[in-house]
Amino acid sequence: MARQSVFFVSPFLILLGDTKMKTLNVDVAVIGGGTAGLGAYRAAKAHTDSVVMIEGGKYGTTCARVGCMPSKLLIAAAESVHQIEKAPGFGIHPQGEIVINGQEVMARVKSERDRFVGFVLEGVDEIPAEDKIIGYAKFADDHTLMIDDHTKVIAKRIVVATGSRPAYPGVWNELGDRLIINDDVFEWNDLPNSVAVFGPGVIGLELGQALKRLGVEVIMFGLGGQVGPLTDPDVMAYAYKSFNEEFYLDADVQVESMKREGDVVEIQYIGKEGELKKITVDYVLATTGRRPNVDQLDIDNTSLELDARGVPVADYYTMQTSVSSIFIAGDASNQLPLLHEAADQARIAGDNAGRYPEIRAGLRRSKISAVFSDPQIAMVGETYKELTTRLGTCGCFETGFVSFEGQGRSRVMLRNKGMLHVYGEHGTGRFLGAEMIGPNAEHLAHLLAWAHQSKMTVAEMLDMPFYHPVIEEGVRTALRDLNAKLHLGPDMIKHCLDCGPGC
Ligand SMILES: Cc1cc2nc3c(=O)[nH]c(=O)nc-3n(C[C@H](O)[C@H](O)[C@H](O)COP(=O)(O)OP(=O)(O)OC[C@H]3O[C@@H](n4cnc5c(N)ncnc54)[C@H](O)[C@@H]3O)c2cc1C
Ligand SMILES: NC(=O)c1ccc[n+]([C@@H]2O[C@H](COP(=O)([O-])OP(=O)(O)OC[C@H]3O[C@@H](n4cnc5c(N)ncnc54)[C@H](O)[C@@H]3O)[C@@H](O)[C@H]2O)c1
Repeated sequence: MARQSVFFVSPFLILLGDTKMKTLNVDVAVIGGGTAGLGAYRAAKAHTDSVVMIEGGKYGTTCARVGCMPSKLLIAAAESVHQIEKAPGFGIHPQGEIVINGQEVMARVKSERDRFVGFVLEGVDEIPAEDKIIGYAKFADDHTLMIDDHTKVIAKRIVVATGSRPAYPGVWNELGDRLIINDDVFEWNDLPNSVAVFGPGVIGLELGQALKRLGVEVIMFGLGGQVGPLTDPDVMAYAYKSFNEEFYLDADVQVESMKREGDVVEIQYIGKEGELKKITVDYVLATTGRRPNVDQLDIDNTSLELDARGVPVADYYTMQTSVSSIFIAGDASNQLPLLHEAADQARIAGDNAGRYPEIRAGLRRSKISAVFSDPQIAMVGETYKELTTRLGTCGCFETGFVSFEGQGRSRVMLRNKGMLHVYGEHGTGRFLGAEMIGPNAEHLAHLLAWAHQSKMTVAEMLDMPFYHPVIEEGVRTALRDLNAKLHLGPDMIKHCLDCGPGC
């Protein structure tokens, strides 16, 4: 990827030291050249030509390089193995052993990943060279950025779009190259034999399950019982049970010791029956969360107000921080660390940095998230936790339910695992949100998110067309159940037509 355009700085100037540092005066400086940085740069450029984008690492974005895209490529390979393994359930018996060629799997992941990264790099190439600065930015004050030791940027407005990075206990570094994070997985040339995944969150479930299906021995450990991003206890319990059918998952493990022994890691932990267990694995994969990249920006040199995690406090609709000329976008904001959110926040932050001081509230869409596990997990609108926090125990909302175990089309396809909870408001009948684990959850979540953003009532959603036989009929069952519980529709009948097979 030797396509990065480099901002030219004469070595002679550097040798002469600080006094010869290049100084640039600009209207807008964007820190970070990832999804949010690129979006903010473009949005600001619509208002002024005087915009620079500062990138300290590699161009190509986290999403394309080590995030969304390579993880989905690995999952796609795993899904193809799973399809073959499931075939006997239909009376189809593939002959011979399934051979998983780890080198070929990783070669495809990397070559397709490089293709996606290439598209991003083409976009970066189109940005004029004088608008791009290579180097790590740090704040000197509210308007001044020092880029490494070569450039001082004095900016009327600044957008912080520095992304996030994996966060894990520092003591794990003692494992050396046996400790890996998601970035490392996509550098593998072959698949390992065994991995202990710490953190059954979004990344842990996606990568851990994919590796398991690709023939890697996987064991997964969590803390505090959390599985995925779910907050509804019933849906989370289902997810826990479901993933445990495929690999050992203890979402609240007690690890007694973890140490490197030659080229493997030895882990002693307390098993679910209270017994001491010992395993050795090739790698420990740390997927224990991500932290916003705002701690190395010398933010103390600014007058920015920070939250408890040290992240600049920002308005949800304008992305403006407590310093009116500084905006923030993407994972750095710690609001919703998802790709589409990074893009939306970037548009808002860049537009406002460009048009400043006349700032505008931007569109924040209904919340939607999906985990590309199998079954998939998805969440829409307000989470169960947010609803119970906001509404307490006033009995102001109800939960509609469907199980995908008996749902017609899901069963036809042998994908009848999962459940959906939909939440609705008493009195108004408004659809508030949903949490689910189940087949095609990514698609069901989109339907529900569109309804949520349209502020539809449950009754209005039930007026929409539903084809037959489709998994979406399960959504209708959950909505009917919800409508009945809200006393806005008839009681559910047992074994309703669209719930079961043969409907
Ligand atoms: C394994 C994985 C899978 C994911 N899958 C999905 C998914 O399926 N769907 C989804 O919606 N989201 C997914 N995400 C999340 C998504 O990738 C992020 O939300 C998104 O990439 C954030 O974009 P960003 O612009 O904020 O950060 P980045 O793209 O990381 O950009 C930040 C940039 O800032 C640069 N930078 C940092 N500090 C400085 C500095 N001081 N000076 C100059 N430059 C600096 C960095 O080098 C980096 O290039 C996934 C993430 C991971 C890790
Ligand atoms: N499909 C997607 O949209 C997608 C995919 C991947 C990542 N992402 C984004 O990336 C973010 C980060 O993902 P993530 O999976 O790293 O974080 P996460 O917050 O989703 O999960 C971290 C998990 O690690 C556990 N944990 C924390 N410390 C631990 C420890 N010491 N030992 C064992 N477990 C521990 C937590 O309890 C939690 O379950 C996500 O919040 C998401 O926004 C999105």
